[in-house]
Amino acid sequence: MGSWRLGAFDRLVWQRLLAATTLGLVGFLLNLAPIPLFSNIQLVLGNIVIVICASRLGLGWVLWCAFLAISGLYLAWGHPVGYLLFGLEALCITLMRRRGWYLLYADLAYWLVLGMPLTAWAVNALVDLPPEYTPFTVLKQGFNGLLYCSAASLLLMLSPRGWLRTLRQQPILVRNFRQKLSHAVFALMILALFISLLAYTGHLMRIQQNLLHERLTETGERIALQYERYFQQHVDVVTVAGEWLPTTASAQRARLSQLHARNPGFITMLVTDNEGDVLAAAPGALFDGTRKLSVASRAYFRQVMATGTPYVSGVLQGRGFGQDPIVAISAPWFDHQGQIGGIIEGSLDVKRLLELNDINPAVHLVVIDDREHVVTASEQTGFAPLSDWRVNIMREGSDEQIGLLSLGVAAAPVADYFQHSVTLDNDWQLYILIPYRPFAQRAERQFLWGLGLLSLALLISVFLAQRLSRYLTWPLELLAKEVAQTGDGHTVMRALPRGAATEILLLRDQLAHQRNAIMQHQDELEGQVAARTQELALANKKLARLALRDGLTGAYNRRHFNQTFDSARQYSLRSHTPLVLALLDIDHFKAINDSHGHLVGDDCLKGLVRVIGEHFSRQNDLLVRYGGEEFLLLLPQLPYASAREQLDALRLKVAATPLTTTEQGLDLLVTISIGAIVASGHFSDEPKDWLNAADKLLYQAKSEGRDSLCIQDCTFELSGI
Ligand SMILES: Nc1nc2c(ncn2[C@@H]2O[C@H](COP(=O)(O)OP(=O)(O)OP(=O)(O)O)[C@@H](O)[C@H]2O)c(=O)[nH]1
Repeated sequence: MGSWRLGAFDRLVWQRLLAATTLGLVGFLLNLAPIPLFSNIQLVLGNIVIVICASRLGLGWVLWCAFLAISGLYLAWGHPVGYLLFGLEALCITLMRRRGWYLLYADLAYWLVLGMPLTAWAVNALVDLPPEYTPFTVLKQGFNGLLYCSAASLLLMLSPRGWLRTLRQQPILVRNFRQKLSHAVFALMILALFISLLAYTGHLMRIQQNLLHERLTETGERIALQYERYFQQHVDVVTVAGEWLPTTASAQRARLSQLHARNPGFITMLVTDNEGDVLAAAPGALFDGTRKLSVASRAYFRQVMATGTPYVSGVLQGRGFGQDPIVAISAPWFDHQGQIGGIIEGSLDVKRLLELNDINPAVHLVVIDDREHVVTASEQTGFAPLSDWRVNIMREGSDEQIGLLSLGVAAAPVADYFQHSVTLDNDWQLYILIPYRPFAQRAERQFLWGLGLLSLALLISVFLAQRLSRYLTWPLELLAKEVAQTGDGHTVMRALPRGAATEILLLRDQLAHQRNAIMQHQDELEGQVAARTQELALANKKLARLALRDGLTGAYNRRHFNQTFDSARQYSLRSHTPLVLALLDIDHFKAINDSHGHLVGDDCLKGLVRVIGEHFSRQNDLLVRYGGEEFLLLLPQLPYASAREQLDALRLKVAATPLTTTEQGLDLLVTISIGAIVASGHFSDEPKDWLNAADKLLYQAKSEGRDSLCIQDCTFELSGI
């Protein structure tokens, strides 16, 4: 028996382990890929399994299931904050469910009291997110919790009855209709409204992103074209100038000044000989020709001298005439023999690139050269020319999607940008950047408005559910009260409120009908019971009479005498009056029976009783049939003289009265013998003493020849004592 119990216990543990693990693994897989909303905001759905587990199993299993499911999030997010947030959620809702809370309400309470403040703390302390993301992330997390909780609640409502019943460790929730309806509507509305909100916000996001994408692409192409033209134009200027440059120094200075004045994009310009020594420079003030200045080591000199073709450098810091970041454009010039006489170089001001276009100030530009050095960048990006282009590309742009990057520059006030890059002809990259934050803020605003409306719709729905349930339950409660009052004297059922559902009105009519039928039936039953009771009372009365009277003559029987004798004696004692006890016997009755038959004998006995009854008719006179034809008279308050007189008169009366008629129709006359004592109550409290005394006197009367009275006054003897 013990081992069987252990076996059953083990099986249950294994089944619970299996259920919690399976649910946990499903949650793990779902959580590996949280649904992206926008930016780094994601929708977590795998935690649905934690709620399902908490509805059935105990704390240990739920925490195990939660651990598995949250591990999926850990892998997806790369930080362990989920263990804290959702682990605590699992703990709280399991404990509250055990205390009889609906899971959804428990979850709502958790997020309001603990979950959202904890999220706010975690976002700031543990996760590398800008602080402006906090309120939105916190709210989103709270509603996310409610979303998977309501999804789980609805799944549980729709699950087959008795699902996971054998494993159940949580109590069954007993609720009234109003509570059940409100809960179901609450769960349904959260799910429906939240999904609509997500779909709607997602749709708006996509539209906005598409517009943005078009804008970025179009702006990129336009600006790239401008830049390429700008560069080409300056390369052409330098190249053509090289081809047509005069060979004398003074003419070169004049031409250079002229070129510089016409092309303000060049900060400086210079002309060198084929040794790299500067011959002329513009502006003229920079170089008067008195000192020797060589650029022989510069790439823009050496490249041109080596190839004989124009050259465009990467971005570099000016050294000769200034410290500005520049792009050096150089080309050869030729002497009269057609030999390379040196180079002409223009230092292009890269800052002017930004002034070329009239684009929206919200759009920022960055140009990087082929060595990933920043050529020029909008001030807001925080990148200085010549700095390294170090960014975190969060998402590469494609035809469908806008790229996202995060600037790794501490000075940048805005970290994240939508980005679009175009490769220029010279292999440089032009980055068009639009700050991400305003866009996200707009999305957040839309989302928050949606959440506000959702909350309002939720409140209205729950209120409506309450009203709806009241519409059904209130008349039912009234009806139940009415039915309960049946039997308290209420015979008519009161009308229900006019707005009650027709089904309930029908039910009320049926109940009223049934109740009337029952009451009618009850009346009938009560009538029948009353009749039966009356009959029973009569029968009892008859029985009582039969129990005390002789069946043949109707005179009292011995039992009655035994019951009443003492009270007659007591009365005699109290009232100091005499009590007479007389025994009467029909003379030769056997002979009557023998001669006329027993029926005539019976009639004779009845006739005798009738005559005696008429003679002693006082209320307290008692006639008892004492034996076969022997009768007893108990006569209270009768003094000796009267007793003697009346008994003797009886004797004479019997003798003179025909008691019955014979078969031949002749009157039957009989005589009686009487033995009687007259005594007070003191005579004896034993009836047999009285009877013996009377019997002796009867015997004496018989002995004296019958038809006689022997009476003895015992009152004197006793009073003498
Ligand atoms: N018909 C009829 N006879 C009864 C009834 N009870 C007793 N008897 C008869 O009454 C008779 C009594 O007879 P006995 O006691 O010998 O006395 P007796 O014949 O009256 O003679 P004495 O008393 O000596 O005058 C018996 O024959 C009984 O059968 C009864 O209820 N009906």
